Parts: sequence; structure tokens; C-alpha cells
Amino acid sequence: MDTVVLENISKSYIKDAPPALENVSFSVKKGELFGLIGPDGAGKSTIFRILTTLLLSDAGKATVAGYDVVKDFHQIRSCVGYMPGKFSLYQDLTVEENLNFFATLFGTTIAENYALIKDIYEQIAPFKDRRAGKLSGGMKQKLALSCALVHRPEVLFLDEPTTGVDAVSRQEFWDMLKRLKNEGITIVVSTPYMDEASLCERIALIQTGHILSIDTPDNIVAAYPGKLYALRSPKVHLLLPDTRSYEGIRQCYAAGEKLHVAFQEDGKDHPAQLLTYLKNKGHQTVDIKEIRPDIEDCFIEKLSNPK
Ligand SMILES: Nc1ncnc2c1ncn2[C@@H]1O[C@H](COP(=O)(O)OP(=O)(O)OP(=O)(O)O)[C@@H](O)[C@H]1O
Repeated sequence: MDTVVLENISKSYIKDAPPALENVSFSVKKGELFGLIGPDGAGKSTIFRILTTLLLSDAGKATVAGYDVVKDFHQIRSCVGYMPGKFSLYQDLTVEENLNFFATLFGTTIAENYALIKDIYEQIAPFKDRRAGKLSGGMKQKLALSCALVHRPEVLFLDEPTTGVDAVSRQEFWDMLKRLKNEGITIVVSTPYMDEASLCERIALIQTGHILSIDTPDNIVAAYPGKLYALRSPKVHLLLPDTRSYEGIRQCYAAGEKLHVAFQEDGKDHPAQLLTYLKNKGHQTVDIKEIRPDIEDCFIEKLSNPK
């Protein structure tokens, strides 16, 4: 049986406004590390609030660990750990007081499940007497994760845990998630960072309340239709409108210092023809190279061609 199941979940916050979620369905297997990948406003937090029984959906059905999110909210609350995007810590309590507070809420003690949080908690233990409000972003995140784990949940919901956290702490955080997964905990994590998608076993790409795609990161990349190229030029900002004006371009967008380009058809002469066209427009030093799409490229492709 799948540990998390959503069937046609819909939710609107405001009458007559576009819904936050519309017919969202997916399931997460026991022990899986599953990612919800999408930009701000996509509906990720709404999914977490429904699954953690903090919000009722308007339609559809969802279960967590076999329990119904409406009927069995008591059971769900005791078997899940939730790290919301914001406000999960008491800023005026110290690190240790926060952890003790969450342990007490769940009728347990820090000592009882210390083995599970040891690796994480040891990194913040030197600051155990510091108020949570005075911790760095990375330390807050480790404390929030320790608090979400203190009762050894079956399922862990993490809403954008790495937003606003430095690159090293982000990497350490994902290493921790892998260790927790190896302990048998099912993890659903959301992120707006496309590079983190490849660290999940399966992902759902989500945008404006709709799931665009669900699969392993490798399968999503493999399903990219056709070839993708990177164009480089010293004046890349001028290159964008001229490349877009070339007939036969399916996609053209800025990606860091480069442009990513896909043709409507993958003829082998197309890259050279595009370069000639751009040279005639005054772009003398343009370089084109075929590249492997990443999740962000797949996301952009799905947005323009959802089927
Ligand atoms: N309490 C609320 N009242 C009204 N609209 C809301 C509320 N919460 C969310 N929304 C709207 O619902 C949509 C989905 O928001 P949600 O917070 O679930 O997205 P998200 O993917 O988690 O993005 P973010 O990272 O910005 O929170 C957005 O359009 C948002 O403005």
C-alpha cells in the first residue's frame, strides 16, 4: 500500500479566483524520497497543509499511512513530522527548549529517539542554550528538522526546507534526508530549486495547482522531446530576440549566461543554419553546442506543451 495517496484533490482559497489545486493526484511509496518541484505559488504548501490535516480540501480524497486526512486526523498528527516553510520554531525558546517542547507534545523525550536525530542535533548542540531566533538559517533548519523528527514519524513532510539556506548547508541537508530515508522514513519534500530535483527518487513537477509530470528525474529528462542546444555569445542579451525571430525555433530562453534553444524539427543542418542567420544579424562570435536537458528545461517544455 502507498504511504501517501492523493486522489483528485482540489482547493480554492478565494471564490472566483483560480484554484490553488485542481484535481491533483499522486502517490508516494513507503520509504520513498519524493519531491514536489515547482515555483512560488504552484500549490506545494497547500498540498502539505491538506496532508498534515491543517486544511480541508474542497474535493477529492487523501490518505497518509493508510489514514484518511479528514476522518483520521488524530492518528495522522501523531505519525507524521512536518517542517513548514515558515514559523515552525519558537524564536524566544532556546534550541534545547524547542526540542523538549516538541518531544513533550508527542509524549516522548529527546532521549527516546536520540539515535534518529543524533547526527543532526550534534551539529547544533553547541548552541543548545541559544534562542532559536538568534540562529543562522542553516542552524534553524537543522533544529526544525530535529523537532519534526523527535517522535520518530513514519512520514516526514518538508516544505521548502532549503529555501534561504547556503549551498553547503543545502548539500548537508540532502545528505541527512538520504540517511533518514535509509531509516525507513517516507519523505515528501518540496523545493523551488530545480537542481535539488535530481536528489529525489521520484518527483512531481507542479505549476499553478496542476501536476505537469510525475516520474524519476532520469525518466523526465529522457522524455524531453528532441535535442536541446546551448548558444553562447559575448552579447547574449542581444542574441535572445534575434534567435527567437528565426523561423523553426520551438524554444528559446535565457539559462544563466547562455540561451537554451530547441528546434521545431531536429534536422542536422539546423544549428549551422541558425548560426549563419545570426551572423547575418551581426552576431559574429556565437557558439552552439548540443546539451543534455536538465529538470528546469523539462519544466519549461512541459509548461508550453503540457501533453
Ligand atoms: N491563505 C491563503 N489565502 C488565499 N490564497 C492563498 C492562501 N494560501 C495560498 N494561497 C494561494 O494559493 C496558491 C498556491 O499557494 P501555495 O502557498 O500552496 O504555493 P507554494 O507552491 O507553496 O508557493 P510558496 O512557496 O509561495 O508558498 C497561490 O496562488 C497562493 O497565492
